[in-house]
Formats: sequence, C-alpha cells, structure tokens
Amino acid sequence: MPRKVNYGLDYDDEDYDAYEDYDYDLDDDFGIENNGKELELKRETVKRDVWRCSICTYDNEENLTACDICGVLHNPLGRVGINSDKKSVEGRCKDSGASIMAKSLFASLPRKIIQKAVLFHPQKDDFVIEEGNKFHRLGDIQGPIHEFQNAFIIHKIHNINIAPFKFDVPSPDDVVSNGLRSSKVGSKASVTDLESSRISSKVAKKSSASAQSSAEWSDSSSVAQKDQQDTLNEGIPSGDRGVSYPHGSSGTKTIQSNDYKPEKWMLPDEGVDTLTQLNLAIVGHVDSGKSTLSGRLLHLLGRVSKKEMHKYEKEAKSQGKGSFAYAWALDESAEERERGITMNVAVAYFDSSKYHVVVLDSPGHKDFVPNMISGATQADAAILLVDASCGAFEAGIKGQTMEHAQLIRSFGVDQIIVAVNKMDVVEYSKDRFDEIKQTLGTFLQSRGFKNSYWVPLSVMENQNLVSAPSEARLLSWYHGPSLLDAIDSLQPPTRDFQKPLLMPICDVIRSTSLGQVSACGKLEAGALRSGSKVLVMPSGELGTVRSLERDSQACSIARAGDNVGVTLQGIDGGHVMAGAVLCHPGFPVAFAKHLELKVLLLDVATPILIGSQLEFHIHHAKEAARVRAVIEVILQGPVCVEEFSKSRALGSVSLRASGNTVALGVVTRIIKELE
Ligand SMILES: Nc1nc2c(ncn2[C@@H]2O[C@H](COP(=O)(O)OP(=O)(O)OP(=O)(O)O)[C@@H](O)[C@H]2O)c(=O)[nH]1
Repeated sequence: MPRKVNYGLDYDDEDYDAYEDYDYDLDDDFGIENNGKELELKRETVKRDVWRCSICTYDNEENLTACDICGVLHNPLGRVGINSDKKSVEGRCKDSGASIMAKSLFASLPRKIIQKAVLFHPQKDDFVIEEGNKFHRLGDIQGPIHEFQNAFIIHKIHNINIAPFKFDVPSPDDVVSNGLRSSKVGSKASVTDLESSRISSKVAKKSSASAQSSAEWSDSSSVAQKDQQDTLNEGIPSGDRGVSYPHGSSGTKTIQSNDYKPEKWMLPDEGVDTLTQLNLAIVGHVDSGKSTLSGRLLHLLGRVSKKEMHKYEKEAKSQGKGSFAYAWALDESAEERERGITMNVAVAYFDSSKYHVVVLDSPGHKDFVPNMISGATQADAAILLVDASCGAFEAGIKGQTMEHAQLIRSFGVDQIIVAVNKMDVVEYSKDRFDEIKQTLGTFLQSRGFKNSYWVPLSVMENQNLVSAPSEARLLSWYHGPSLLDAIDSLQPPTRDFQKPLLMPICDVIRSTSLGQVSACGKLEAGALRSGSKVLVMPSGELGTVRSLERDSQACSIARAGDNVGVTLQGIDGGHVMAGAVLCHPGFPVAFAKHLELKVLLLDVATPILIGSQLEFHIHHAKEAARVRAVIEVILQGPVCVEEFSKSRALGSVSLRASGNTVALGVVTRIIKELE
C-alpha cells in the first residue's frame, strides 16, 4: 500500500488517530480562492510562552519545534531534545510537517527589511552574464542595485514567464563536474579542510564513544562484543579497524572515505535476477492528474485490488468527489481528500518489466513545494504531468510546471517523461499535443534535460497508460510507446555502491507500544542489513539495524538506490528525525551551518541581498538562512551537508522566500561550524 511521507515522526499504533494533525485550537477562520479550490485554515491562539521565528517573525508557542506559519525549525537538528520521543501523540501531531504546511497555506510572510544592499559589477570569469545565458556567480557581484536588477531581466520565450537561467549552460551538476569551482574556493580549501576536520573528528569521537557504550549495553559477552565491533567496522580495511576516524584528529590515524572497501554483500549480485529500483517522481502543476495517474497505474498493475478500488470509488462518490477515486489510493488523509489536493508526498510501488518502480507522487499546489522538494530529491527520473486542457496548460506554465521541472533538474535528474494528460478534454487533438510539445520542449531542452519522452494520455479514459491506446482519435496519429513502455526506456540510474552508507531520512515511523523507531528514505550510497551499526547524524547517536522493509515486505539487504524503512534498536528515538542522515559509523557526514553556495537565480523579483533571510532546503532538511556574503549563508541551525562534488544528494540546495523558490544551487564549500 502507498505510504505517506509526513516530514516528521509518524505513529503506526492502531489507536493513533491519523487525522489529529488537523485538529487545531482555533480562534478565527479564513479562506482563500486558489485554483478554484476553496481552502480553509484556522490559526492557533497565541499563548504566553513563545519563540519568535527568524524568518517570518511569528510568535510561536514554546512547544512547537517549527514555525507555525512558515515551517522553519526552531531548534537546530543538533539541539533536538533527547526527550522529544516522550512527546504525547497530541504533541507530535501538532508539530508534524502536515500541520505546519497546512497552516502555512494561507500565510503570506511579512516583508523583512534588508539591512545591506548587494553591490554589483560585471564579471570577467567563466560566469560572465551573457545574452541568453543567465547563470550568475553571485560571489563576484558588486555595484549599484539597479545594475544588479538589470543583470537579471527576464527574457520571455513564447510569452512564458520562464525563470532567467539555463540549466545546461551550466547546470548545477555541470558546475561541479566541469570543474568550474572558482579559484577563490580553491584558495581557501586548506582552511575549510581544517574546519570541517575539526567538526567531523569531534562527531567521530562521539560516535566512537557511543559505539563502544552501545556495544557494552547490548551484550556483555566478549563474543557478542566482537560481533558488535565487526558490524561497526563493516567496510573499513582490517588494519584500520577500531583506531581511527574520518578527517582525522591529532594523534589518530585518518581513514579517508576512499579507504572504504565495501564488503561482498554490499555489492549487487550480478547473478541474481532482481529488478533495478527506479525512484520515479511524479511532478507537475496542481490538478494535472498526478495522484489519479499514480492510483490508476497501481490499479492496472495489480497493486491496488478491485475491492480496494471499489471502496475508494464508493467513498469518493459519497462525498461528491467521484472523479478523485483513483487519487484517493494515494491521498489518504481527510484533509487531502476534502480539499482534493495532495499535501504530502505519497510513496507507492509497482513493477514494470525492467524496473521495480518507487512512485513518489508529489503535491502540485504552490504551497506544498517544500514537500515536493523532499520527494524530488530522491528521484532518479521524473514524469512531468501536464494538463492539455485549454487554459490549464498555460496556467501550469506560469505556475508549478516550470518550477517543478527546474527543481527536479537541479537535483541531478536529467531524464524526464512529459505525460500530456487529459487529452480526452481536447478531443485527442494532435495540434494541441504538438503545441504543448513545442512550447514546453524548448524550455526543457534549455534546462539541460538530456532525454525527454513525450506521451499523450488520458488517465481518466485509460488511454496509453500500460498498453497502446484504443481510442481511434489518438491511434490515428500517435504510434509511440505507452507510458509504461516509456518508463522502461529510461536509462538505469548509476549507484554509489562503493561508498560508505548515506541515507537522508525523509520520514520517521514510531511505535510507542513496541518502543521502536523506523527511519524511511532512499539509500544514496552504501548498504545496510540487519545487525549493521548506523550513526544517526547530527546527533552522533549509534543504533543497530533491527530489520529492513521495502514495499511493505521485509528484506535482508538494502543497497544504494533502494527506498526502505529501517527499524533501529538501541537508540533514543528522539534523535531519529526527518532531515537527519543515517551514515556509516566510521564515516560521519559533515555537519555545518556556514556554507558557500553557487546558485542560479530563478526569481528576479526577489534578488538575493546580503542580510536576506531565506528558507534553505537540503535533502529533507529545512533551515532558516541568512545571506552573509553573496553567496555565503549562515543557517539558523546546522544541517547534515556535503560538498556537491562529494555527494549530489547532500550538496544540492534550493532557496525559498515568501513561498517562492528564488534560487537553486550547490554547496561548493563547507566553511565552518559556528559554536
Ligand atoms: N478529464 C480528465 N480529468 C482528469 C484526468 N486525469 C485526472 N483528471 C481529473 O483531474 C482532477 C485532479 O486530479 P488529481 O489526480 O487530484 O490531480 P493532482 O495533480 O494529483 O493534484 P495535486 O496533487 O493536488 O497537485 C480530478 O478531478 C481528476 O479526476 C484525465 O485524463 N481526464
């Protein structure tokens, strides 16, 4: 069955009322008309003990861990209270991502006063601003503000409000892979290394201490301790075991990540015939039909039974929302169903002939872009769904069709299937399909998508989904692959099997009755099996893998690319949270809040100025950030991060302000940890 990503702790206990998330103390109501949907939200009463959000200045109740208005975390991950697992169910729900995002639906952020203006002068290096090439290296920008603004004038293509840069010249990936890191970055490298060494060695020491104590707690026999030590040392060459830490510290021998040697079980067994896992994000403007498509595919491919489908149909009809029956297979919460929109990413699975597909059904509504980002960072490829209906496609182009395409590209996805849906509404018109293909195709090409497949569909009338269409009007001109065939034509993703474990946590499921905590997410690198020791960063706590689950089935090993649930034992559950990262105890991920970025500006209306307060998104973590120098950010709290050259997943960022994505970028340097 599909699983919802809640961006916070989740409870699997039966007595837990999943809809408590939306049960607020309310003192006023207000609604807003958005894409024809009447959305309602209520605001909580302000209580006496409050903390002020650094982004929107809203006074939040003390017990909230994230801003009630904009969702920015109050306490940095590193300072997560170790007692947070003792929260009542009610407390947890109030803090959940769903509640926060729901409440932020109607919040417009108050304007912040910019303290300093950025200066600008034309650049003379590789990042010279050219006609048609809107890539800017902001680090070199100086000069009066109007010149800064002029540098970011939007060029409209086909009257579309296209964001002013091109991914392919260069894309964030290309920035790093083409070695475009500036000499400025290089010249400070030694300082950086020193700083990050200090941080990581501190953490590594902590992990070693916890590793030892954890081993002692779990079993007192020397044989058991040896086993514990062996799991702790998985992948570390025998000569180096138990004596050293990554990045090093004085007096200890250093293990670099290239010293890591994966053990045999960590590598895929070529002989065993298993399908490659493909993490497929379904993105696109609100109402384009993403959940309906996901639900219908699951049904057609036998993942949602006839009986279940019948139940969804009945329930949807009884609420006067019959057309949403398939979407209900994914949109499970009462609030999502009532509003007819997806709020959290749903994770579901089906098999094609070539892939074990993990469907990441993303929300399309503008206000849930942060959730969409969290799902999209796990994607190997994407289906960009567009609504062919007159007016709807055009609205999507100005809305989230473009934003989602840009975000997904910035996370390194360069294979995309553009599914032109609702062809039934336009009489399966070839002209309309060609018009959409020409308009959007030009844009996608300019953003550096290498492979894009174009598939006309009607999800509602089951045309061209898993087999050739039966509709004569479509058959008369379309002879290409069905959507399922297009999925099978995608190139298999490359995986980091040879690197130490790295799994950003996107969701946490917690059973209070069993005292267990499960972290969900995609393994970006390395492998896990039951008994493996894992380090949870940023807390530096060690846990042991008790069991693994993929697609609701227990599995013995999870490898890079797999999207799994990892049940941990021997760990305080309060340290396991969305935004944290599971890593190899010998190779802790860096943890910092002072970063140098290289960004591509999307929104000229929101220039990035020194002193600007932004929302900083990285893998599944979100932090308030202040622009210190252009573009160097100080986050309110630290996050797990790697330079993009080391990890795509932990080095791709997006910057948002006032509900808009204003820039996409990569981490070029971890500057230092601030005490
Ligand atoms: N006519 C027609 N309607 C469709 C088709 N596919 C989906 N719809 C309708 O479009 C509406 C929105 O569908 P959803 O699946 O909720 O759209 P979505 O993209 O998941 O919406 P968000 O997740 O909120 O962005 C529903 O009423 C669907 O029945 C189609 O092929 N033809």
